[in-house]
Amino acid sequence: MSASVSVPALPPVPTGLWLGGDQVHPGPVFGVRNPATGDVLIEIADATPADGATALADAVTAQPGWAATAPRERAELLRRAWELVIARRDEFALVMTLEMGKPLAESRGEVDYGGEFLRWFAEEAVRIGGRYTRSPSGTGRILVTEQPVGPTLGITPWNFPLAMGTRKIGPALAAGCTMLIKPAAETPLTMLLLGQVFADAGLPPGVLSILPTTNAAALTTPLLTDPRLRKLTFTGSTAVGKLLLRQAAERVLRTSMELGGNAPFVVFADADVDAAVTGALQAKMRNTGEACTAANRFHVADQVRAEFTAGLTERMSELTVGPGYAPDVQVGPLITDRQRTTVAELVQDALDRGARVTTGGNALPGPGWFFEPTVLADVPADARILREEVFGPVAAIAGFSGEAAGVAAANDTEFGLAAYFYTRDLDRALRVSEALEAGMVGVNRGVVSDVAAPFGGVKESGLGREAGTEGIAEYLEPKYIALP
Ligand SMILES: O=CCCC(=O)O
Repeated sequence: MSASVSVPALPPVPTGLWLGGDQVHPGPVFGVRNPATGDVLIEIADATPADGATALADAVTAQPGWAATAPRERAELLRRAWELVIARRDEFALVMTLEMGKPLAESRGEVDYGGEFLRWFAEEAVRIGGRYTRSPSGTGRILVTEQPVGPTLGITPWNFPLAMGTRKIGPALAAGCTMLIKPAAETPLTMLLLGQVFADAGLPPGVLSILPTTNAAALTTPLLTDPRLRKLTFTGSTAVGKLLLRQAAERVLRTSMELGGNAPFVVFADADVDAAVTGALQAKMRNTGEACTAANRFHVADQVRAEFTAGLTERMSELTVGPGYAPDVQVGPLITDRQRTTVAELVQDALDRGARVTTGGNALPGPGWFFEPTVLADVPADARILREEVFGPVAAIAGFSGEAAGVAAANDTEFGLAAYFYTRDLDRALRVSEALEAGMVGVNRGVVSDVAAPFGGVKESGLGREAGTEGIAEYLEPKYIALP
């Protein structure tokens, strides 16, 4: 644990809702906490169902005008927003570290990553296509045009407070959709600051509303039953995603769902073990393990298991834990005490079933919600940690023998977001990439996320794709016009 440091002052952030292009401070407020101390950082407006209704009415009013703007105009606005985010990198990063806990270097990385979705979709806004062709019989012509879906509700998680928002706002605005955003109650400040950026960039009133709330269901349920809302895009747990899908089904609402993961990290017998250890550290410890793409379980060929376990144990035990704003910290606190308890329970369950700790294993005492970087070896197949999303700094290692067994172990889950594997054999790399049941596969690398690549999962990890050239299609409806 790093030596204690004083908490830096929170940069000025908007504390009201963004409604109608302005800051609005209605009645109730709630406190946003610093997970490194547990203390309240600031109190902000708590959106009510009435605020949701106002935001939707604003979005509906603004929709035709926004859809009719020239694509170049939308592109330039998004580009200006990107420039403003980058110009304010340090401010965004400190706000993010204070409300979410991640080390400052990672927050700066997220500002660049999250900002990039605005630049990318600025570039996509002017490339929305269509087609014109003859029908096979030659009797008619087919004209296909892409139109914005319409007012959209985006629900974003706490783990990447900027990037998970911009990955939705960028394509929605580029496509010509208006949007309501409900950020996570744990980390609303980064999104409120982004609202300021869009106001400064000149976004017309009503195109984007930002509604932090402590009562998500009260806010979103009436919105999801309102026929004027045309789409829901959600990033969060599979359990909540299923509830929202049930609500959305009532109105056959268009949905994009980025849900939970249980990413396998497979090390084959022919892997470069040093490289695999480095990749494992990235895949596990990015964002303190609180990423849906995080490697959740390590399946390692018996021939290299001892070497891999020793290497990962050494690297994990060298990491510095502490408040994200302290110098040289590599691992921040977990988001809440509840999350830390869940991690501790998964570790205990694995130990009870016969796993052993090679480093870490415990919650750290003192203020804040810290957990030691932990490696568990010899984790048995029935341990909960191999089945449930950990969202914490714990690497669980299990063995296997033979390629087929490695692939079977990797696919033995209801999730299918990311998967990683290490091998030096090109044929195996292609075979295994095709056999893995995941939306994203990292081959000999521990990070897959890329603004230009389609992000999303199969099985219970979700529906649709964000980012890449695929991302904007989620906000467009093809319309077929039949001509003689
Ligand atoms: O936690 C989910 C998203 C992480 C990412 O975009 O890399």
